[in-house]
Amino acid sequence: MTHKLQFPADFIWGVATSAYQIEGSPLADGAAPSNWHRFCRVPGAVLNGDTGDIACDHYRRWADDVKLMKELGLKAYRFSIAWSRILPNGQGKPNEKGLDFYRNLVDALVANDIEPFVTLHHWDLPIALDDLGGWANRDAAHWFADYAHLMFRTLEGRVQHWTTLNEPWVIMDAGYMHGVHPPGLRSLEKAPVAAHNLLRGHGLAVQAFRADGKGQIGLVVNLEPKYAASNGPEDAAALARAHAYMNRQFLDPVFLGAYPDELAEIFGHDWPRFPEDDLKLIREPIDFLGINYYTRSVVRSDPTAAPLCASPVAQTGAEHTEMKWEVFPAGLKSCLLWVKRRYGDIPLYITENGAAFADPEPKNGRLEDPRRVDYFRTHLRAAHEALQQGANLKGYFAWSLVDNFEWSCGFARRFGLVHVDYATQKRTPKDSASFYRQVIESNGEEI
Ligand SMILES: CO[C@H](O)c1c[n+]2c([nH]1)[C@H](O)[C@@H](O)[C@H](O)[C@H]2CO
Repeated sequence: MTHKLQFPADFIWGVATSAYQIEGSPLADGAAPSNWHRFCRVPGAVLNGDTGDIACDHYRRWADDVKLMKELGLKAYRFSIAWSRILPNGQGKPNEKGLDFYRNLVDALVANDIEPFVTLHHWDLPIALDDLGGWANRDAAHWFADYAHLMFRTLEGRVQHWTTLNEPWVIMDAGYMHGVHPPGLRSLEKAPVAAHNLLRGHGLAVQAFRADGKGQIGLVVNLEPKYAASNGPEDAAALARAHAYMNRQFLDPVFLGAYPDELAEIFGHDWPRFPEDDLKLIREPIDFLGINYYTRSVVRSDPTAAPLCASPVAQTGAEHTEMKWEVFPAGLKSCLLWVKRRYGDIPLYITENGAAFADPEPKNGRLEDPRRVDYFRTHLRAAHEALQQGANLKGYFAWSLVDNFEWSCGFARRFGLVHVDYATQKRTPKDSASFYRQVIESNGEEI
């Protein structure tokens, strides 16, 4: 049953991808290896030993992929730039062929009336910078700002929507706390330093943008609403720690100029004392916030799970995706309204929302994915409810355009609106792509 939902006339409908997950050709035309190019080669780091060496071959097939986006009726495309194509050493002399790739991609998008939304950094750091300590090195903020400034100048006038970082929390938590992403560290000492330098880099990039960028600039964060497993005080305290660690750790400094108090409790003596000037820099005002939403978590107190001492409680009766994430559309609405209540009326984009399900193989050029259609339907309804209740929501980007390299899960998880046969690189739009095209054409009426 469809609902007649009215989204704002200027609501932006798009899809999202990232460079390392779709491009392939990681060393082509002067590009240098990224940290993910190297991390994939660490035995056991990625399921089935998959790498982004080919991925969706987008680096070579980009023109056809733009045509595919046009056919799907997309109005915007969120993608990231591979820093190691632009500055193979991470800093210094730009690689013109790397710049040309993104100039051509952006020009093709604009020529097809598809608005480019550019993410400057979606986790793939040049290994030269990783070897200098990566985000744990205080200079990383300046390396990032210089790279950002180069991109602002290169794409000036062609790109109106920029975001600095994709999910700094994942870079910190997966890369420096739990070692499951590059640089593969488990360091209570380096994790908060890396998080802080990510935020400093964001602030310096925003300052560079204000100096001579045109358009709007924002930040993309992943938000996962936390629910207490019981009404008891221990679970309430565990919820507060988990919420501060994942949802407030980056937004409080950016919008409120201070870190949550819970972080000093979580990191203990490893929690650094940050200079006041740093927090002033991090608070450089931004024009919009991107929110990546996939699921929620229910948490309980767990003294054995240091340093957070909070553990998720499986919601066995609920529907889950192939990522073992609970399908929980209400969490999207609560995220959007929580941001407005806590941080004010900042324009918001849902910059990622989607699901991996065990799709069948395409048959006669078609692929039925009813569970993904339902996931999008229920989450778009939740987004609309948030809009009706005052969320300043400006757009929605489905994750993802195509099945792609899902980080440590390799190619074993498929999020795409479009199926990719990795042996032939054949693209087959799924039923969810047809559903989304109708949503876009009707501006949300056909949900
Ligand atoms: C922890 O979930 C995050 O919000 C999240 C989920 N996802 C992401 N972040 C990343 O931005 C994408 O690169 C992933 O491919 C995508 C799907 O896993």
